[in-house]
Amino acid sequence: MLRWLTAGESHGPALVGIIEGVPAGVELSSAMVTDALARRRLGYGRGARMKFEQDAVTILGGVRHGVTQGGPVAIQIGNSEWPKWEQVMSADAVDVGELAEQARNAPLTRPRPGHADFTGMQKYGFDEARPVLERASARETATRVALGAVAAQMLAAVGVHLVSHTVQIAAVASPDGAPLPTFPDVAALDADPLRCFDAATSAAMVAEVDAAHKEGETLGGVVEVLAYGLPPGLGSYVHWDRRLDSRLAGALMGIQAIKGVEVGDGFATAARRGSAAHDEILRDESGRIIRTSNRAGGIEGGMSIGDVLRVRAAMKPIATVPRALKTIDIATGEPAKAHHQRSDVCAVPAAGVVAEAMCALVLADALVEKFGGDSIAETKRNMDSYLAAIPANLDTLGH
Ligand SMILES: Cc1cc2nc3c(=O)[nH]c(=O)nc-3n(C[C@H](O)[C@H](O)[C@H](O)COP(=O)(O)O)c2cc1C
Ligand SMILES: C=C(O[C@@H]1CC(C(=O)O)=C[C@@H](OP(=O)(O)O)[C@H]1O)C(=O)O
Repeated sequence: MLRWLTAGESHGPALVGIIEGVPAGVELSSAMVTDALARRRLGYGRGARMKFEQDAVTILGGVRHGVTQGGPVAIQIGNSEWPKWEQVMSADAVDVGELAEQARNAPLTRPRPGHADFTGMQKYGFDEARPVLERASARETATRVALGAVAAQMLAAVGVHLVSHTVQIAAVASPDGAPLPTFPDVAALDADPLRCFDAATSAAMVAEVDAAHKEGETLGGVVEVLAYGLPPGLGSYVHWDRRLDSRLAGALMGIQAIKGVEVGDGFATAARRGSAAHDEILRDESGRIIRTSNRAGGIEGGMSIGDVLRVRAAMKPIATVPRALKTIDIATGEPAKAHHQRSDVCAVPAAGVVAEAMCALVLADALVEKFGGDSIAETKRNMDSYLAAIPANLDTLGH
């Protein structure tokens, strides 16, 4: 079983993540984690902060000479902006310095509709939103991407590879029904401003972000995660919380601003008749058992079926709208405009990278649950012997 936790505030000194249950022998370096974090910073429409802030990665435990050792892996992501925030966010001294004084004199009492501000203040007994937004902020997703990089390395060691891309920004969507690439060109995807496969759609998305920016608006959209090379049988139908689709949905819904999740053709399937909804099972020319389509998105009965896994997540528009929304100033009780300093216009491509990391964590967990292994070589051996034993084609079924 994989267990993992994150800690840290948006403007704190660092974020920290720990993942436990990683087998020994997985290749991992700070450079790999840094690369994964750099991809989260990509995407047209992000705010000023993404440009000046650096993610300073330090692996604090669990790795020696570029290889995991079987113990918990601890990763720190230092915030290069910390010196500017030290007085405001210091863990020890609450009342030192001019900046701390300024922050105290300008409390965030005009909660933003759509963010965690107001209910967070009510729930935790704060008289302003600063402590709420510090932890609610999607800055925390940097840690998930760092831990997701560990999971992705585990999966890569057994031949499983993930990729994420943007399929919709506001109402601008990729054309439906385009065939899935055998394995996408990830470098080309990273080079696209929206991390979208389709150049024409990407250009229309850029125009949409520009228009929203000009009008003081923010946007949401839809991302898709694909996983290639999964064996059949990860997850299980025997209990609701062991279903792979349930675990993926929970992990994706746990990302800030994600409001909908779809597995395979998802909601479109509900409008189809049964004969047009499922993936028929046939024998190809070489005798292998194959599916004629992948409408199910690679999962049946809560288990991976050995086909490409395909899940989507819908992100709502950013809550910090420059054309600020109506709220109540909690200090005075009077109507006001919600606080706004700077924000992303659109963070959908970044959310895709986070979604990919969350899927990697769920799949790596399901992998070690099924195949065990104290070393990744043992995990792989167990997986290979399982694959050799199961009826994967008609010959082994005895036909
Ligand atoms: C990658 C990413 C970047 C985000 N950037 C912002 C932002 O700049 N401003 C903002 O108000 N919300 C941003 N959000 C969304 C908020 O974190 C989120 O709406 C808030 O925590 C409330 O949670 P909820 O939307 O799930 O209800 C971002 C989300 C993600 C995934
Ligand atoms: C810092 C990140 O995203 C932040 C997520 C976020 C929010 O409210 O979720 C608000 C913004 O922070 P700030 O208000 O300080 O500009 C984003 O920049 C990041 O993704 O690394």
